[in-house]
Amino acid sequence: MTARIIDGKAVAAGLRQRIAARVAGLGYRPGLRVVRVGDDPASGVYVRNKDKAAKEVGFDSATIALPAETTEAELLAVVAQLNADPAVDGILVQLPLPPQIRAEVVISAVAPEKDADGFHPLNAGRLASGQAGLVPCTPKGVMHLLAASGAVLPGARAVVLGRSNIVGRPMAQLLLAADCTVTIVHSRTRDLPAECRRAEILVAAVGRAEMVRGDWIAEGATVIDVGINRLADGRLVGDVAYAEAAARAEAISPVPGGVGPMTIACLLENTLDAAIARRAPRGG
Ligand SMILES: Nc1nc(=O)c2c([nH]1)NC[C@@H]1CN(c3ccc(C(=O)N[C@@H](CCC(=O)O)C(=O)O)cc3)C=[N+]21
Ligand SMILES: [Mg+2]
Repeated sequence: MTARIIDGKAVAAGLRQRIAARVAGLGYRPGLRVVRVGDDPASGVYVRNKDKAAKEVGFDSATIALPAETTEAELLAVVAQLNADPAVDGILVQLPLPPQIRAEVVISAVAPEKDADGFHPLNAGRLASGQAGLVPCTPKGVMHLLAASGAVLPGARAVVLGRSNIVGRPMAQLLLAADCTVTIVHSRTRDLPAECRRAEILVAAVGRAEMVRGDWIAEGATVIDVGINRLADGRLVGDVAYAEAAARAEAISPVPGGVGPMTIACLLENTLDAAIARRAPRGG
């Protein structure tokens, strides 16, 4: 038997369509600004796809490209300008940043109500304490994929492989909020394969090409592959050895065409939610 494919391209297209319909009823164009410093190749595809998707749903979208030598103070000045601009609803500063810039300082400088990435410590704290806020796009996209796949979350044993602030930690918070029994495993975990084999839902987010082998997967599991790894031969692969895993899983998301397109759709969703919250505050 081979696993059902969880088609992120299709789920993302549906989400973008619903976003476009909501935007059409607003009477203004939500504003999204992506700030890019230097020329990290991993960010290039993403910035292009995002700008195209944002324009297609009716956003006012632009990328601000700064030179690699930009200082932290210069970047903070750009962020302050975007924070103050009433036409801007969502701000995303592309990571990674060059070594002279401290990412955590820049992330904390983005106005929390415009934090389309959901990386600001205030939004991370809200998520961890069960309050409404802007949620990181990739884990949010994974939750949409799990819903689309029909996975039953309450009581399910979910294992998150990876503990980054961008994916692993917020992913675990969202699964916990959905009443899963959540385990986070990482590079120092003893017997990773055995821990992963306990998962009914496995989310792999370590950034290591095809690290998760077929025998790490429980028969009948749902597997979501967050990894986007470019191999020397140019191939794009996930953190999961796809063919091996698909032989044991009940459902699996591929790379490409899985979580990647969902991340972009959720960036649009966050920006739209931010626009509505900021421009029409409750009681105002
Ligand atoms: N502040 C910030 N927020 C981010 O969310 C962020 C970032 N910085 N820096 C770079 C990474 C990378 N990232 C991707 C998102 C979608 C695809 C994507 O759409 N991938 C497609 C196609 C990829 C391809 O064909 O190369 C897919 O997986 O099917 C890829 C990469 C977001 N990132
Ligand atoms: Mg840095």
